[in-house]
Amino acid sequence: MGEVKVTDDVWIGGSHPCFIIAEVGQNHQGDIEVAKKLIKAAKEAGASCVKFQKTCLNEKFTKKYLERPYDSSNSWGKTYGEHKRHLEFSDTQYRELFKYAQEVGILVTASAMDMVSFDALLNLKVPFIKIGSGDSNNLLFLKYAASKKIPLVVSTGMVDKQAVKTIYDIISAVHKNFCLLHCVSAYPVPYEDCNLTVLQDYKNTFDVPVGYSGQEIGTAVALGAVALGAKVIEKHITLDKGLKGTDHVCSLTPAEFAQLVRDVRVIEASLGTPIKRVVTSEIPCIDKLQKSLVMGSTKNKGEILYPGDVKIKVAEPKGLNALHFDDVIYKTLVYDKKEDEPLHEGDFC
Ligand SMILES: CC(=O)N[C@H](C=O)[C@@H](O)[C@H](O)[C@H](O)COP(=O)(O)O
Ligand SMILES: C=C(OP(=O)(O)O)C(=O)O
Repeated sequence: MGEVKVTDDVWIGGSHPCFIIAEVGQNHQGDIEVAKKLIKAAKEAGASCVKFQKTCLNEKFTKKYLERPYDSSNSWGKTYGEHKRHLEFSDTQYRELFKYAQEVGILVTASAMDMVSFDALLNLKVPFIKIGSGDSNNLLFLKYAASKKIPLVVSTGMVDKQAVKTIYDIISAVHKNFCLLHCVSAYPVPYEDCNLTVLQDYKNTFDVPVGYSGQEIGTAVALGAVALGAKVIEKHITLDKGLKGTDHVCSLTPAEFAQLVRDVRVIEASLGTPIKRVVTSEIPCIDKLQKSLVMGSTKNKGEILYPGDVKIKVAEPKGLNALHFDDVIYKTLVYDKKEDEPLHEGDFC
């Protein structure tokens, strides 16, 4: 599966803990103070990293697209350009936010929504760069990103498996310090469209850690992803799901995010080994409730134990494990035995 080195201390993949990204995206409403609150909330929730989206508008969009009216309850302006400008932080503001994240003690980065933003993030010395699904068909950008050798987390919404293979081939031709996230780009994603089992296919196909970027409501699907082997989970975080903005509806509140982190850790701890064996914690229940072989009736030394003569009960003291039933019947008793008395090895031959 491979591992990705994010910092000297933080790795993704292998047996490392699932890397949980709190995606602020544009849920900061264009307000740096809200952004700081979200950074703090992500830290307090136990996220591994907090993430923004960095866009150079003229690089990502055509002029005409920016002039397009954005007539929506989620809009921050009359045109899409006005809307996006309201939500975009300057490099100076990014510096302030990243400094704040450092003070708070959480890794911080952003998605580079275009090459100019990618370079800006390199200058900001982020530990890794996210490439969102908007660029899953942007092979030129992916080649550029790979050439810079910084660790990458790449989302794969809006494309099919063939394109994901192309993404993998492009980046892995340069390095393997990247993860691929299964993603479905709908806000929110209907559960039937999450197709989580794609993760199993990614795991079997690609020699890099795989993960899941979830835009569905709630935490259950992300937890399922962890059970299926996701080594990265990304979910949007918001201070209030009722706020204006496209992504709030599929985001988690800080309390929900904290619960997600706790539950991910529980699932990781519980995945354990595929080898089915009796574990130490079961011993008290074995002592208390596991069934033994006991006499079904009183019989004497020299008599044969027929099937009806041996019963399976919870006994005190314990007898032979009931799994040995077939080893006992048709054997001859060596001692006299009363009804309900446990049978032990050596009681028959
Ligand atoms: C595909 C992609 O980029 N998706 C991002 C990540 O999930 C989203 O946060 C979008 O930026 C957001 O939904 C856009 O909303 P609006 O168009 O209202 O600014
Ligand atoms: C679009 C993004 O992410 P995803 O495709 O994982 O939702 C992003 O990180 O900006």
